Amino acid sequence: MKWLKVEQTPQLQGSVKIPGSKNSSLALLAAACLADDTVILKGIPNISDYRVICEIVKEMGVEIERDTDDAVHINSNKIFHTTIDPKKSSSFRTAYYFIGALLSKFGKVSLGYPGGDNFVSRPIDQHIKALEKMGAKFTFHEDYYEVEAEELTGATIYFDTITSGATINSMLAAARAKGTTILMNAARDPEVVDTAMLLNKMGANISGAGTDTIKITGVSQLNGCTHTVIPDRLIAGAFLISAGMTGGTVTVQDIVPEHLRTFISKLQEIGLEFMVEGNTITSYSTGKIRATRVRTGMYPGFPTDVQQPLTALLTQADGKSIISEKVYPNRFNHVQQLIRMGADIKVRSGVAFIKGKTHLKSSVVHASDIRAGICLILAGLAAEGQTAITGVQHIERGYENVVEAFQSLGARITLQDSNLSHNDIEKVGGVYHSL
Ligand SMILES: CC(=O)N[C@H]1[C@@H](OP(=O)(O)OP(=O)(O)OC[C@H]2O[C@@H](n3ccc(=O)[nH]c3=O)[C@H](O)[C@@H]2O)O[C@H](CO)[C@@H](O)[C@@H]1O
Ligand SMILES: C=C(OP(=O)(O)O)C(=O)O
Repeated sequence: MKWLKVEQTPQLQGSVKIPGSKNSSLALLAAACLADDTVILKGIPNISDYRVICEIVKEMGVEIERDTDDAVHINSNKIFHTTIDPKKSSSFRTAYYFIGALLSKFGKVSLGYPGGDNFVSRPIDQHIKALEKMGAKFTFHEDYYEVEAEELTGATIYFDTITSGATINSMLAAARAKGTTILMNAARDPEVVDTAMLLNKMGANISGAGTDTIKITGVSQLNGCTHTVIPDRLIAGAFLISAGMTGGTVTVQDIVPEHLRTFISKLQEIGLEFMVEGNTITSYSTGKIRATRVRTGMYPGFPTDVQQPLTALLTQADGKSIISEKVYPNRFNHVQQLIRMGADIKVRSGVAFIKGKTHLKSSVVHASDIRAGICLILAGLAAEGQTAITGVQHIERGYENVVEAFQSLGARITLQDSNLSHNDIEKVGGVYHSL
């Protein structure tokens, strides 16, 4: 069992290059399967979700390979079946994008239920509603489900809730459907825009991505092209918070500052200072962390995926902070672990009440999902002594080379490739809580 050893490190200093966005990459890899020839995607991170997708598409007959310049070439010309191994498709969240990507061409897709970070129940009713409106039929079995459509036809779809996943899936399905599809109350996330940009480069006819109404006029053919995935705004956010957490100065490179506008504004209220220059942002600790109130929301709201690192930071704020988690009201798995480290946090009805400033101390803690993991790394950097973090496989779903990136900022963090020994446990206080 791999684990992370994190030691208290004041003042992280330096600069990190931000990789391509996981969430966008997962959509782009599926979108590429809509083309009739090779799509080249640049900047796709080599994370575990990517590797599972490679296995899935290869089994269907897709040729996929990473070249020496790290670009991923995808050719879907020879797909000979669309039955996806349920175990593999359930090991990450977005296998459902293969419904949108494959249904118009092949008429049938079979796959396992969505996995990924199951911090709360994550319904897919809006995906089903949208695809059914376009003519798809769903049949649900115990471990997998099948979706069939003789022909997908354009439809006007109103989403009952703003969802990036269902917006993307519907765009994929509509790209080669017959007629025009209008998506209303659509998500405006940069990942939605990135997917629309790739599809348009392939020859699709999509307008309005980035607003709440998207129009897609189906086309009969989509072609190959080259596209670079947008940078990961969520990883960038976590690194920018690390400056505040450790009293340091951290620069993130190769990002789109516009994607982080809400984030920067909120963090400025909390006491961090920022300098934006071209495609870099530098975050400076001022030595002050002010308590605040935050509500997460769909883009351009404060991202739910940065709520966890922010929670770690607010344990160090002077006074009481309140975080209302509006996207996934029960997404607080990290809180119990922070409490183990000495944080004073109470959660009630989707709201976390954080009393600061608390002295964090070493402990054995468990990362149950990607962002909980990054939250615990940040807490470990501020905690007295040595923190052991298990659940590394969850962190690896979202962050490529996370350890090396933190090390390059001076962080004392190492990946341990062995079981936690009694000696290690003693070093973090001698108690190995049941995880
Ligand atoms: C791979 C990926 O891109 N993951 C991101 C994506 O997940 P994902 O695409 O799954 O999240 P959605 O944007 O769909 O979810 C937003 C909200 O809509 C609700 N909902 C969603 C679909 C549906 O059919 N019915 C429904 O009620 C969800 O419960 C949630 O409250 O956006 C989330 C919200 O920004 C992020 O936390 C995830 O990191
Ligand atoms: C929830 C997340 O991912 P996924 O939707 O892939 O589970 C995340 O990236 O924080």
